[in-house]
Amino acid sequence: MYKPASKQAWKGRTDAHDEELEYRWHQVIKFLDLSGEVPPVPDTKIAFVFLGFCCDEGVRRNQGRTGAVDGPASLRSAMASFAHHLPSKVMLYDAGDVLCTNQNLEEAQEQLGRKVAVLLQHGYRPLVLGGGHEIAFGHFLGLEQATVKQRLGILNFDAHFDLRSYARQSSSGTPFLQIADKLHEQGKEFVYNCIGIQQQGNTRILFHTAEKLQVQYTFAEQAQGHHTFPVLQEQLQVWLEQVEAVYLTIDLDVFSAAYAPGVSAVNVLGLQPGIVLQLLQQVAASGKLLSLDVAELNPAFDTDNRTAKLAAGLLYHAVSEWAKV
Ligand SMILES: N=CN[C@@H](CCC(=O)O)C(=O)O
Ligand SMILES: [Mn+2]
Ligand SMILES: [Mn+2]
Repeated sequence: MYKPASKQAWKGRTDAHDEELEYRWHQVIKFLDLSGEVPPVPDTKIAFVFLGFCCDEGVRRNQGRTGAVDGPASLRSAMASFAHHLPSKVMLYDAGDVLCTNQNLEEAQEQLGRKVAVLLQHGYRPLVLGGGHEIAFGHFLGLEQATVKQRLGILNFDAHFDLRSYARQSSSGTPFLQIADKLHEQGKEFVYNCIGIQQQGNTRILFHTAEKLQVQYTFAEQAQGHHTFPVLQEQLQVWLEQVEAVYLTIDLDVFSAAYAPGVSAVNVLGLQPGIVLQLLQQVAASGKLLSLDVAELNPAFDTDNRTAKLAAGLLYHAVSEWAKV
């Protein structure tokens, strides 16, 4: 259920072996084995850690196109050759992959939750690589332990609410209802903001559930074009002020198929990357970001690794901005 990181996963262009100014991410990444003791981050350091969630069992159960199980490998490969511009106090780690075996989604989610909780306890900043959007429930299981006394806000860039009923079974379409129910059982609030919603991609019952749970949402049409930036930034600022910690999750099907063909549910009328990038940077700069993930990368349907490179680019900018706070 867990595979430690391997240097083999980080192969990239090498310009120089001994000149730091020419280094790329594959030359600076360190490895963290989560099967044993995890060393705490020294006070002087900021440590980002990639953790893969090799799972598309939720997508399969949700009648989607499987393949997201290979998302983490494709993301590492897309990040490996990034030029290294981070200050020396910032460290990058790879902590390997949580695997879903024998279609045991629930066990994989619990395992992911345990790993995320350990990383947060020791001062790491998790960047979780999906995997189908069932990653969100596992990720939350780790986050809830770190936010017992905090008001957690969940920000989801997604064409879909993922608030389906899980009465029969959980899937990639159910994580946020699972989270809502879990928070409510503990007498806590479910503060959920979705940006990029497509009306034609969500049935009426999902809109009813969203209303009932007081979900804040923005339709994709309201986030198209540069003139929408100021309004969206203002709305996000107001939302950020209401929460104490943020879990940010990016479902790559929020983007137009021109940018993100490699997903299960392709979305022709989706967002352009620039708008998501700006909002992502705003969240990273807020000082409230606790953890983030990217979900639904399906390399089997990708073109020229376009979707992987988009997701990797978003991670690059998230790290750069988050490293400043
Ligand atoms: N992760 C969620 N996926 C969408 C899939 C929609 C579709 O396949 O069209 C959902 O359940 O709503
Ligand atoms: Mn989606
Ligand atoms: Mn989703």
